[in-house]
Amino acid sequence: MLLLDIITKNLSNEVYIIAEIGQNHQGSLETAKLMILEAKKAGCHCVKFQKSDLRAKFTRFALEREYVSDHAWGRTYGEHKEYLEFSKEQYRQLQAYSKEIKIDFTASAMDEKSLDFLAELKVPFIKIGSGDANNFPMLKKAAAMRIPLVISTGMQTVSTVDKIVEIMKQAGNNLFALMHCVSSYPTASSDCNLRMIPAFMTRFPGVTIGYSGHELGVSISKAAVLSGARIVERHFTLDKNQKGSDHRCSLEPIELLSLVEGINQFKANQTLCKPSYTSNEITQILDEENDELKVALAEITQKEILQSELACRRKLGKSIVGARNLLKGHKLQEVDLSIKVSEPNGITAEKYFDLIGMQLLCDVNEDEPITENVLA
Ligand SMILES: CC(=O)N[C@H](C=O)[C@@H](O)[C@H](O)[C@H](O)COP(=O)(O)O
Ligand SMILES: C=C(OP(=O)(O)O)C(=O)O
Repeated sequence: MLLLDIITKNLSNEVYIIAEIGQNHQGSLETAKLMILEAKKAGCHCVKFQKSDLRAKFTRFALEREYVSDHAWGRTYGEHKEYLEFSKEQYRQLQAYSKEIKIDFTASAMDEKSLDFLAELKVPFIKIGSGDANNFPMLKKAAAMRIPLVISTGMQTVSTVDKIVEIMKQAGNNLFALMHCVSSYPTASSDCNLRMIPAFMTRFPGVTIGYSGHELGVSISKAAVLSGARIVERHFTLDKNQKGSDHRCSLEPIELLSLVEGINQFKANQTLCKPSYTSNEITQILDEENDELKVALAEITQKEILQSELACRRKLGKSIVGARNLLKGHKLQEVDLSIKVSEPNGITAEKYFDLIGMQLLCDVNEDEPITENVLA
């Protein structure tokens, strides 16, 4: 399997290309199948969806909130997400279709129940999206499953990325890759921070680094490959002008084809024999002296949460919430806490293990966020 060969570094002159269909299928199985076919025709190795168990991913209050947006498929956020969510049976059909036309099929596990389901489907790898990069209990569970993992790092700090790698090491799991990612839609070129790719390669030797991009166009993703990315994921759409939050920053079939062809050209020219190029070398190889590329390749020293990612972190970042009704004075244990998208937000997921043993100053009910002011 190509991805496994890339993750285990058996192949360094190869790039695994993922067409992220995500929720760009508009809730239609037929459209999803057509998208799988188009991704195959463009030369992608894999199609990816997003699997959620809505009650496991979101709190009741997050599902009940009104979703006022041109991209809303329902009155509440829950109705919107329900509309876009394929059933387990539909997943099986999409998997069977992908197998028939010979393209890898997988999804991101948006919660632990979905992680179990994807493991049951025996997908070639499971994606952990940026929203769960700080969901350490889920990462521990995923690491123990011995299924290859591709983990995105958008809207996270470097200490969270360090912790991800530590969790994998502690589980004795080398079958994972880290994706540099910026969670803003579309991402401005100046926020793409492609130099994080070689920075990750130095900080995490032996770990395969990829790129999950949300910028417009394909040049920056090609530059990501020259920077060292050996897995590339881009959102895919049949038409950018459709309703839906992700279409605008997605690639249409012709663009996806041009990205695949660009990467194939690098392979044919032996360009990828060198693991990573400097920014100047990249602009020369791409022969594109444009400002967008220049700012995307500007030097960067630290991985931090960007201003442009705050909206996504607020909307889809995970918080610590009550797993059941808890009484004032109770000392928190792991079984008391869940990690979900919460409305309003609570303490962020990465603090989960810090909260164990702390005492509650007031009652906290199931699905209510744990905030600083309820802790002694
Ligand atoms: C962070 C994360 O999960 N991001 C995903 C992957 O990039 C996105 O596809 C979101 O699911 C999408 O933008 C949500 O849009 P809405 O809120 O309209 O359903
Ligand atoms: C959120 C996801 O991806 P990323 O964080 O890479 O954008 C995903 O794959 O579901």
